[in-house]
Amino acid sequence: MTTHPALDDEQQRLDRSYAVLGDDAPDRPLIFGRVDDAGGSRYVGRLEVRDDSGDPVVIAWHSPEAGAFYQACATDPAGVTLKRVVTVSGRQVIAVHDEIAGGAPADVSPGRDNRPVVGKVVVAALEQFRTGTIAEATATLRPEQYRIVREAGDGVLVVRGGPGTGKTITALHRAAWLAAHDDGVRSAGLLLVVPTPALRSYIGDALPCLGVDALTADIASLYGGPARRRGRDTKAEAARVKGSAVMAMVLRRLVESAGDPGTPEDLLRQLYGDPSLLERLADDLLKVGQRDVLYREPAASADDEPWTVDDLVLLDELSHLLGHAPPRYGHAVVDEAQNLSPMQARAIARRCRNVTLVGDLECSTGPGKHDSWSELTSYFASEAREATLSLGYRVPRPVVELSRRQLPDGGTLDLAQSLRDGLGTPLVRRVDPGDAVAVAISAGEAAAGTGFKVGVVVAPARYDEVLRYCCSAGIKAGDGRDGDLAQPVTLLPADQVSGLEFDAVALVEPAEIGDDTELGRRLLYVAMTRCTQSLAVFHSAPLPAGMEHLEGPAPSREPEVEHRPRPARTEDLVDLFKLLRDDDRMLVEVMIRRLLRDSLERDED
Ligand SMILES: Nc1ncnc2c1ncn2[C@@H]1O[C@H](COP(=O)(O)OP(=O)(O)OP(=O)(O)O)[C@@H](O)[C@H]1O
Repeated sequence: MTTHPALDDEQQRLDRSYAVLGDDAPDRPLIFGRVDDAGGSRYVGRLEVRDDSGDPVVIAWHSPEAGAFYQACATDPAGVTLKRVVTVSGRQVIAVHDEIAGGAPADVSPGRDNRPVVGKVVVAALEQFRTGTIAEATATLRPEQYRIVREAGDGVLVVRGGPGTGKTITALHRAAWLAAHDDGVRSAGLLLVVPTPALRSYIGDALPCLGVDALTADIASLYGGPARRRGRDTKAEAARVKGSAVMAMVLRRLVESAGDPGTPEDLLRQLYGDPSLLERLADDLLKVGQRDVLYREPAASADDEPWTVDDLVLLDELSHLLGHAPPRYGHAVVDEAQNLSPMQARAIARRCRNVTLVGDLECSTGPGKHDSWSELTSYFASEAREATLSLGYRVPRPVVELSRRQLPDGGTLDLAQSLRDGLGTPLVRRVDPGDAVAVAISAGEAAAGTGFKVGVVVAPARYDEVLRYCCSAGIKAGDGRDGDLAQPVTLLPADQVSGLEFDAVALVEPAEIGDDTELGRRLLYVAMTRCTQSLAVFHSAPLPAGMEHLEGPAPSREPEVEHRPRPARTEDLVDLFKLLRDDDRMLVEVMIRRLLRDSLERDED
């Protein structure tokens, strides 16, 4: 039963829209917003609903009439007198939040410390626990995101922005927008490309929920031949060479020199397994060391080959050279595009002329870093335009501050633009040698007990050991490399975390991830910027550059506090706190910080 007059009004409209659709009504709420301006009052939802006389009851979010809902904001109402987000559960309106009422800012976040002012409903959306799949944001898209969503689909558009600035959210809505409005996409379809199975799983069914029927592929699954990804290059140099643009020429020569070429798999097996063939074909293109890293003894059959992502991309190029045209699409949206190798970019360019490349060069965790976007866009046929997002929706300010130390110039992520405080300063725990994994996972399980989704991130070289440890200790943690993000705790190697998001991230031995190289520092930066609430670091080795100031004392094996009298007064709580095991202490810290933050917010209200 609703009581607030606004709830009653909106409930009536919702009931009417259900009555119009009858049995055809979808399970998901039909209305999420309302906008009033000189043109009258309009209700916004995912689908258009018209009554028997053809009058709109609800307008679709991507219709031109919904533009005012997205273009207006508290700091620039642009003629809108009411911008309201309507929250519906089942078929019941349960809340309304007005970012603009009477043409002025209404239910907005406090603008203290020069923070960006946004509707409180955006902040509330960010405070929800993460679920393992990307949260919905159609009701709260911001004007700067909406502008990019609606950009024309022709040619190449680069959407850049620091970690957590809403690039993926914008990319998904852009895909949906193009599916509704772009003739090329309507006739030839849309391709969404992501770098890893983990990100594919995180994006889940976001596009179908936006009403889009698109192919979502990770890079490895673009190739349509029989080979499947079964291995990974342990040497970064091997992946770098396989992804480099000269391989296009090497493969062309390979096809031209083969009498009876056979399949792409046959050809690539020959190339990898015969150093003299590689020397003949690539003497002038690859140095001896680069040719050496490609060598691999052929497996018993093509099916047994440990094909890597970059091998599959080379097979795709060979397939094209052998005359097999890949499917064509009207538009491709590529997330985390900074990680595309030149050969991967060619594979996408073969499939469509019009692309949206979404990413952040500072987050490159692929084997090769592009120095500029133009280096990457040169693989596509058209001129590129660029758009930038800068409002930080994910990373809490203290984590932004710490993570920026990993980048030469502090990176593009702007502290002042971050919407979140999270749970405060990152926690740093020094543990006994060899204990970091166990302590991190047990702390992760404790935080998961409060409802958090937790990502435990380790150096790629340590990942298999961590999986074995969990298996032998009977710990139920998801294998993030395979895209299992459904468990409360997910394990991930640092080179597979791009694009993902957790409430809490536990970093294990950051010096092993950072490893003092430029790539290592970027891996660390990306791993740190995956959390929405808290970051915890577990280490026994010295902390890497950029974190060394957090170095604490070595752990003491003797908890002397055990011999103290039982604490009874408030100040003694600190002692009691010290008695807790590491993971319990984290749990209590998380809860205290949450209580403090909630009470601060109440005071502000
Ligand atoms: N307008 C919005 N309203 C509510 N939530 C939003 C909005 N835009 C982004 N978010 C949320 O902010 C978080 C970060 O968004 P997203 O993953 O799109 O960022 P990103 O720039 O792609 O990050 P990264 O590249 O670091 O992975 C997500 O939880 C997303 O749901």
